[in-house]
Amino acid sequence: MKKVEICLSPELLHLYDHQDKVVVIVDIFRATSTMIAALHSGVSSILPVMDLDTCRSFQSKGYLIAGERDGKKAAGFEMGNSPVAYLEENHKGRKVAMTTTNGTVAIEKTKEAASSILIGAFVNLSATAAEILTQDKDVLILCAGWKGKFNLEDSIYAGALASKLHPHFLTECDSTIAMKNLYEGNSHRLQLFLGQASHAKRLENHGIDRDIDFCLEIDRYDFVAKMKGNEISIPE
Ligand SMILES: O=C(O)[C@H](CS(=O)(=O)O)OP(=O)(O)O
Repeated sequence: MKKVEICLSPELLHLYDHQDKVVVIVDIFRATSTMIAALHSGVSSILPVMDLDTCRSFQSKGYLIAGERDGKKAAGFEMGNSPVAYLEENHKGRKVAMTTTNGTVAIEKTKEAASSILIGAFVNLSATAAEILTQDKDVLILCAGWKGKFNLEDSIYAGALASKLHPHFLTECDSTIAMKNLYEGNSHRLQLFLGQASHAKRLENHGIDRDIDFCLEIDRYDFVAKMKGNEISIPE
């Protein structure tokens, strides 16, 4: 039987073999939630980029540039890291180059070796689980965390996904057992539970409560987002 492992921070990634696995990358607040919102709004693809300068250079190649650092839109960028902004503006058909504090870095770290990369978010949780169930591959869920540290929201999402994949996959890795239990014990009060998360509190100071609510909505969408080459899109 195939297995699901959870890596709780990109800093721990070297301890996991991610070759030939389905890797699900999650950054609930807010990069991966924003990617799903952008794709839903009609953006054709998203190119994750490590640094602001590289990202900025894609503007002359026709990309919409999205840059965020420490929760704020970076100077000179057209978009920051707000999912709600994509729902409110029309960027249909545009390609986006995106760089964020944690999420896009996590994607960059895994993109060479994984068999496939899916973008995880609560807003498309069940669709991602259904896609994984069609594949005969081990799964590694990589939590983007916050500047290398563990965070609650990415970890509990990982537990939610493991819970959906059980019993079709082995969930015997200790971090998977822990996060699956954490999710199952708190799924009835997820918003309240994650309201305590340091990341949610930090972002509240930026006055983006609507983003937080969006990121915690489960199964708003029924599509998956997948890496194809260097870009993320909705598979045909
Ligand atoms: O913009 C965000 O929500 C965060 C900012 S910070 O890490 O909390 O400063 O970036 P992300 O890459 O989406 O975690």
